[in-house]
Amino acid sequence: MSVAFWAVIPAAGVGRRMGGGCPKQYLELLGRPVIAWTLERLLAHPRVSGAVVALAPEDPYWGGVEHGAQKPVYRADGGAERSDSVLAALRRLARVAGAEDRVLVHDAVRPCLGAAELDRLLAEGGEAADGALLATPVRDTLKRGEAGQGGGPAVAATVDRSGLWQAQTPQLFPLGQLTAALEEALESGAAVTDEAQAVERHGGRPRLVSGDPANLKITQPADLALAAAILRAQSAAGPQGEGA
Ligand SMILES: Nc1ccn([C@@H]2O[C@H](COP(=O)(O)OP(=O)(O)OP(=O)(O)O)[C@@H](O)[C@H]2O)c(=O)n1
Ligand SMILES: C[C@](O)(CO)[C@H](O)COP(=O)(O)O
Repeated sequence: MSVAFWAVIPAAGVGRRMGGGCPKQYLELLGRPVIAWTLERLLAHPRVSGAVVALAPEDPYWGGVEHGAQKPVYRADGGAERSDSVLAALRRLARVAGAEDRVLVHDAVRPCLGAAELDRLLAEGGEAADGALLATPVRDTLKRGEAGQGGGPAVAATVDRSGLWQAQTPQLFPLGQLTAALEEALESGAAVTDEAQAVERHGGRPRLVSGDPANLKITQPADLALAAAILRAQSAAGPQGEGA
């Protein structure tokens, strides 16, 4: 039986590390809100049927977003933590999708997702029993810091980076599996920083699918200009999304 793929976009954060007058998913990026780029990149894929966005309950910005989507975009009320927002979106999606349908959980603030990387994730992870996620091998030497003389951080140790990956999103799982895993994690009070961690708690081993460092998460002010440069470079290299 063929399964459908749905995007789940946590977009209920406040963007403390970014600062600014509005949550960073609504900051202007090359003339459009960040979230509009993200939604477009996901919905441009022919196998993606639609999306659920998890928004802050009092979000005053979403209504003004011209995302131009030609596929269904549903909304859910986000929660205090990212994982709460994701679970709320999964429960909303369950009203229109089946447990075996696949969900692509993708941060609203990762607008530079490349079509090639999304294709690769679907191809390599679409049938993976424990799901899959885009990730990149750690390329820099890692240091563990601690308070140093004079107050600033100082090196406590160098961390062996062999076998270490930086997790990105989308993270791809069967809807029923991820919903159950997140419900269990949140009911047990476990803090999970990404969807894969909830599945790992039950012994699951999600596939690591090679990603692109350009798929950055807009977190701090400098990331916005970097994202703009990446979008420009992607546009010059060829179509990535419908609006390209
Ligand atoms: N309660 C939350 C917290 C975060 N997110 C979303 O999860 C994604 C990644 O989270 P992050 O980069 O941490 O965003 P913020 O929580 O807004 O940033 P900060 O931690 O700086 O406040 C973002 O799209 C954000 O909107 C969410 O839906 N619900
Ligand atoms: C899900 C994620 O983007 C994977 O790297 C990351 O864990 C989100 O972390 P944040 O602190 O919620 O931004």
